[in-house]
Amino acid sequence: MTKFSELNISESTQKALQRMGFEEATPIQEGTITLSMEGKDVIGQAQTGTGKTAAFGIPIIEKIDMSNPSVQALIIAPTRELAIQVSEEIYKIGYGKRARVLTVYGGQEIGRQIRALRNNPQIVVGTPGRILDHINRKTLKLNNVQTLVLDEADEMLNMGFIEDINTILASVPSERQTLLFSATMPAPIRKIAETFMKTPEIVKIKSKEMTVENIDQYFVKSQEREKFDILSRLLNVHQPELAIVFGRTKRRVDELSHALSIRGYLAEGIHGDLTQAKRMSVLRQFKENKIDVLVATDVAARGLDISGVTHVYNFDIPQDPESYVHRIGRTGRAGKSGVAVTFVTSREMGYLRVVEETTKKRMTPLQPPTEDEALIGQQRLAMEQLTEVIQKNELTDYAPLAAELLEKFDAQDIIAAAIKSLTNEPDDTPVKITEERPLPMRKTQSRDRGGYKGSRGGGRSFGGGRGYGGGGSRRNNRDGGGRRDRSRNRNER
Ligand SMILES: Nc1ncnc2c1ncn2[C@@H]1O[C@H](COP(=O)(O)OP(=O)(O)OP(=O)(O)O)[C@@H](O)[C@H]1O
Ligand SMILES: [Mg+2]
Repeated sequence: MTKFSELNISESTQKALQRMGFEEATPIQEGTITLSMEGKDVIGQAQTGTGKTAAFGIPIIEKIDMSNPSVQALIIAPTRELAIQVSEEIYKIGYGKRARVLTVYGGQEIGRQIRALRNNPQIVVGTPGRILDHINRKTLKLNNVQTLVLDEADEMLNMGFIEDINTILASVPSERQTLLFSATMPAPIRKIAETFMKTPEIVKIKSKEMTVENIDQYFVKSQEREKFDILSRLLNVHQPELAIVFGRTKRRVDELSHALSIRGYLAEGIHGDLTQAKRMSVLRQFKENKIDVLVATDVAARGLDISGVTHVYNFDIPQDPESYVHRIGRTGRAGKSGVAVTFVTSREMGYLRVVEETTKKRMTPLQPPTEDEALIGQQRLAMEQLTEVIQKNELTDYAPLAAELLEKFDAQDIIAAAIKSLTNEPDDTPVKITEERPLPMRKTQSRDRGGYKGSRGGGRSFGGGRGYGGGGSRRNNRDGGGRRDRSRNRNER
C-alpha cells in the first residue's frame, strides 16, 4: 500500500484526501496517478468500487493552473447521476486548491448552464449529448483542454454514444492527454483507445476475478411467477440496510417498486424515463436512508457510488456478464462486504453459466426461505427492536401503563402481543407483476469476450468490512405509476 505522500502530490491535495478519509492509494490509483501526472495517456482497468474516480481526479486537480481561467479538463461520463457524482468527488479533491468544477447534462436548463460556463470553470464534467450541444453552440470552448477523460467507457459504448464521443474527441486539441477508465474492457473500447490515444500506458489491476471477493454471490432458481414472493421473503430474512433490486425493463422497475411499496417496503424506482428531478430526489432519499430499496434498470444505476448498499438483487438475470459485474459492484464498495442474489429461471441457466465463466467465480445456490422462515426473521427483528428500546432505558414515562396492563394480563401474553404488533407478518396483498419473457435459450459455451484473460483475482484494495443485518423495513404507501417499456435507449438527450 502506498501513501499519497509518496506519490508526489501537493500538500493541499493531500489534506483534501485526508478530509475525505482516504489514507492510502488503492492499486489503480497507485498504478495510474504518477503516469497521468507525467502527462501520459493512460488506460485504467480495475474492478468496480476500487477508486477509479480519484485515480483520474487527483492528477487533474494537481495539473490545473489556477491562474488560467479556461477549461483545462473535460470529463465525459455516461449518465447524469454519474457526472454529478464524479464532479462532487473532484470538487472534494480540489477543495484546497479551490478549482472550479461544473457539471453539464441533459435535462437541466441549458440557459443556466451557459451562464455557468461563462464563470470560467476549469473542469467540466458532463454527459456526451449535452457536451456536444455546448460545443455546437460555442458555449463550451475546448481549445485549452489538456486532459480529457472517458469514464465508464464501456457503458458509453453500450448507450450508443460512440459518434458523440468521436465528435467531441475531434473538437479537443490533439496535443491533449487522454485518460480512459473502465471496469470492463471489451474489444470496441480497445479500438477507441487505438484510434484516439497516443501509445497509452495500460494499467490493469491484476485480479483473478472480475468481481471483488467480499461480495457473497448467490443464485436462486425459481419460476418467473414465484420471483416476487421469494424476493419479499428474502428481504424479510436479509433485512438489508440498503438494497438495490435490478429489473430488466422500465416497466419492470415501475411494477416492482409499486409492488414492494404495497407490501410495506420503502421502495422507489429509477430509470431513464423519469424526469431528472425525480431521479435526483429518489437517489437523494436512498442516500439519506429514507428509502430502503432502490429498484433500477442497469443504465440508471451504472457506476453509482452509494455507500452502505448491503444487498443487490438481480430480479432478472442480466443479459451480459458485464452488466452483472457492474450491477453487483454497487455493493461491496471500498472494502465493505456485500451480498448479491440473482434470480434465474430454468430456461436462463445458460446465462448464469456464462456469467460464472466470465467472472471466474461460482455462485452459491440459495434455497429460498419458506414463508415460516421469513416469519421467524420478522419476529426476531421485532425482538431486537424491543431489546434496543429496553437498553435505551427511557421507559419511566411508560411504567404506569405497563403496571396497568400487568394488573389485567399475564406478563408473557403482554410481551407476545408487543412482539406480534411489531412483526411484519407475511403479507399476501395481491400485486401485479407482468411476466417478462425469459431471455432466449442459450447454450453454455466458452466465449472469449476479449480482454479479461489473465485479469482476474480478488485482492481487496482497502480494508474495512461491515456486517449486515439490523435495519428493518419500514412501512409506507406510495405509487409507482405506469410507464413505458425498454431501457437502454439514449437517456441523456
Ligand atoms: N484511496 C481511497 N481510500 C479510501 N476510499 C477510497 C479511496 N479511493 C476511493 N475511495 C472511495 O471508494 C468508493 C468507490 O470509488 P469509485 O466510485 O471511484 O469506484 P470506481 O472504481 O469508479 O467504481 P465503478 O467501476 O463502479 O465506477 C468511493 O466512495 C470513494 O470515495
Ligand atoms: Mg466509476
